[in-house]
Amino acid sequence: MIDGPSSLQSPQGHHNSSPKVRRGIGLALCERLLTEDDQIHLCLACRNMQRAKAARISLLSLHPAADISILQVNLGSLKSVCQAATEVKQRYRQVDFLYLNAGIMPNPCINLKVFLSGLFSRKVIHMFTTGEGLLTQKDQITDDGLQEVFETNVFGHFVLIRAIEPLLCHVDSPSQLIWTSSSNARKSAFSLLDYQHIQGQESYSSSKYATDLLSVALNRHFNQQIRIFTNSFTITPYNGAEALLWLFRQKPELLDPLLKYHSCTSGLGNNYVESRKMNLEEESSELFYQKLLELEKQTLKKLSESEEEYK
Ligand SMILES: NC(=O)C1=CN([C@@H]2O[C@H](COP(=O)(O)OP(=O)(O)OC[C@H]3O[C@@H](n4cnc5c(N)ncnc54)[C@H](OP(=O)(O)O)[C@@H]3O)[C@@H](O)[C@H]2O)C=CC1
Ligand SMILES: CC(C)CCC[C@@H](C)[C@H]1CC[C@H]2C3=C(CC[C@]12C)[C@@]1(C)CCC(=O)C[C@@H]1CC3
Repeated sequence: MIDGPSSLQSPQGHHNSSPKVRRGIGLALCERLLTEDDQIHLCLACRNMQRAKAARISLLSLHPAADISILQVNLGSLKSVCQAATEVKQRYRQVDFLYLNAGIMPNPCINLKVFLSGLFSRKVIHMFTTGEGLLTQKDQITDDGLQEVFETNVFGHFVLIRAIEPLLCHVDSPSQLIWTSSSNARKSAFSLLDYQHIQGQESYSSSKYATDLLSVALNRHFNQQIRIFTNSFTITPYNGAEALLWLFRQKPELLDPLLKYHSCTSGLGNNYVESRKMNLEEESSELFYQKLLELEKQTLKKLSESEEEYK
């Protein structure tokens, strides 16, 4: 999912006659961005239009003069991502901030053994802030033939970024791309040989590590115009949006592309942002980037061939 001023934001799902507003980090971020600057134009990119409208109405109830539009995108479908990119290019000349916030963790299960041994170890705080090794997920295959967690959390965003690249790379006023990773990103859950995580049960950790790797490669390829941030476990969506809002206020050229920016909350309930170095090698990030370019080529070719067949 994507969000931000002069750009895009978070989706809501499910077919429901009176959709409720989903109060995730994306919506909390929009509220906080509008409180910071109500002159921005927000475009909410959502997979379900009913829920997108509900989110828009909720934001307008707090900021009646705000300029908010909506756009449909399902990151788990390449066709939808390409259509959304075309629509964005028709509507806008430039995107100043692109927040890539959508992410899924389907069917999570707690590994009780890891939980109990973690509880009585020195790593207990680490376990509660990162959930490392604690959760497994059951993934499935999308209509594009890809792993759903990988396509939604990583590849859909990647294809979208590349498709709207001309709107992001302006020499005189560079854009900021802020991609939500997680403290749950784990090097050992990711493999370049199985980057979709077909074989494992920690697709979420793998996808978030993939996000970290890609942020570094994208930053290099897009001439230092990409920055990444990550959340830790968030007690409330408002807290989870802390680093996202903080990045909105920063000068991108002063940020280090090898750092992740975590939303944190102190014991007294104060929110703050902490930067931590990512556990990765630039060589792997480049190799992964090249693999995704290849996958993009193959999957988009397949998509256009299947569309030709229907004509
Ligand atoms: N909550 C937490 O503790 C943490 C969250 N994060 C990350 O923060 C981000 C936001 O999390 P949070 O707000 O908690 O999660 P939510 O589940 O509340 O929000 C996730 C959003 O992603 C959207 N989404 C899911 N699948 C798709 C899709 N195929 N296409 C388009 N949009 C989609 C959802 O839309 P819909 O309503 O249609 O399902 C939803 O709006 C995620 O990337 C998550 O991984 C990171 C660290 C901690
Ligand atoms: C068995 C219960 C009494 C306690 C279980 C606690 C766990 C459910 C949570 C502890 C750390 C949490 C955590 C996440 C999910 C819930 C926990 C595992 C995330 C993985 C959620 C998504 C993220 O991106 C990072 C979070 C890290 C911490």
